[in-house]
Amino acid sequence: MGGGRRLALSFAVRSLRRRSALNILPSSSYAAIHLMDSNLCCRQSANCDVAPDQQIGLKERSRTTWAFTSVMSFSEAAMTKSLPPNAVLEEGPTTTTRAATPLTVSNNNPRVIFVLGGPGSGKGTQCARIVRDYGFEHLSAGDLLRAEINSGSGNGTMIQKMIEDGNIVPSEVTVRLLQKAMEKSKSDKFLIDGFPRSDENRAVFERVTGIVPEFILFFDVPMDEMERRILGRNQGRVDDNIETLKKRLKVFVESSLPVVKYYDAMGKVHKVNATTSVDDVFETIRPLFKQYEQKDSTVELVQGVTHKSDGPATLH
Ligand SMILES: Nc1ncnc2c1ncn2[C@@H]1O[C@H](COP(=O)(O)OP(=O)(O)OP(=O)(O)O)[C@@H](O)[C@H]1O
Ligand SMILES: Nc1ccn([C@@H]2O[C@H](COP(=O)(O)O)[C@@H](O)[C@H]2O)c(=O)n1
Repeated sequence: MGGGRRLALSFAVRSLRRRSALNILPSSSYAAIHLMDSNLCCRQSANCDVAPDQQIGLKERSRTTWAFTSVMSFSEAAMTKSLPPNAVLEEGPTTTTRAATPLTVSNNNPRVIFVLGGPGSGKGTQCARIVRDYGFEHLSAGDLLRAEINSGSGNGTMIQKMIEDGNIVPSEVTVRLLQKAMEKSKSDKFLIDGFPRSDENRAVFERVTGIVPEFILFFDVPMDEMERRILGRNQGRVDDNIETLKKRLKVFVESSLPVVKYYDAMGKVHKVNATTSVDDVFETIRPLFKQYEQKDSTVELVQGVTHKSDGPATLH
């Protein structure tokens, strides 16, 4: 590598590292820092001229390493196993579990918030308000799957059966739909609703897109209230009946709650009591988005110079 390129690379790392230390860098960039840092480290062993003070500190390193390893460590075998024989990835030359294309969105650095909670916890209702007031793009995994059925896709019958049975559709199919929707969008900030529903959903999303969510909004509602809301929803959904609901609630407890726990251990979950009225729930989450909006505008102003950040918002 020539001196000029090496200098440019080390400057980019320093700039990203400074922003990361201030906690104002979108977390999806951490993997990038790590990769660049690894590059610098190898160069150092080959007498690179990067000074020791340009190396990422231990605390940051553990964070970047997490992003990097979680993106890279998912087992191909597990993915393959999860695909039913009739699942088809609709892009790429052959049926494959690999991502056909890397994620490309308008600014290449999308920020993602996952919105989780059991069936009927109010995810879709609150997402509509967040979109209205804070300009996110709402991507509901369930809506994308239903649209896929209606589009006459080759996977339609399989998806329909999974939804009727309250089961989780193979991750590659759902991640592909999310990825396509993000690629198509002009937005760079997304509320992804009803996803990830399982550890496998999460791992495939991270592996395919390389995106680490900013935070997770988790709507907490007791089972009996979720049941009351689903059975009273009246939107003609094939899965809003007591038999399918029982299965969905079981899947929620067994597969989806572990994902919430996973992110909670990383301090990324904002748990919201969603048993109050629609307006009250929204007033509870509003401060989180206000704070996020402020943080967001700070990021846009940053041009590699030192800025203050309030750090992540919390609702706990
Ligand atoms: N805070 C609330 N209080 C009472 N009813 C609510 C509240 N929030 C949403 N609802 C109602 O509960 C039903 C389910 O809400 P919503 O569709 O937003 O849930 P969801 O979490 O997106 O569900 P799913 O995961 O099944 O798509 C709807 O009929 C909605 O009007
Ligand atoms: N990540 C996901 C999300 C949804 N599904 C399937 O769709 C059904 C409906 O989802 P809603 O979020 O609209 O309630 C759900 O029960 C699953 O069958 C999925 O497989 N993976």
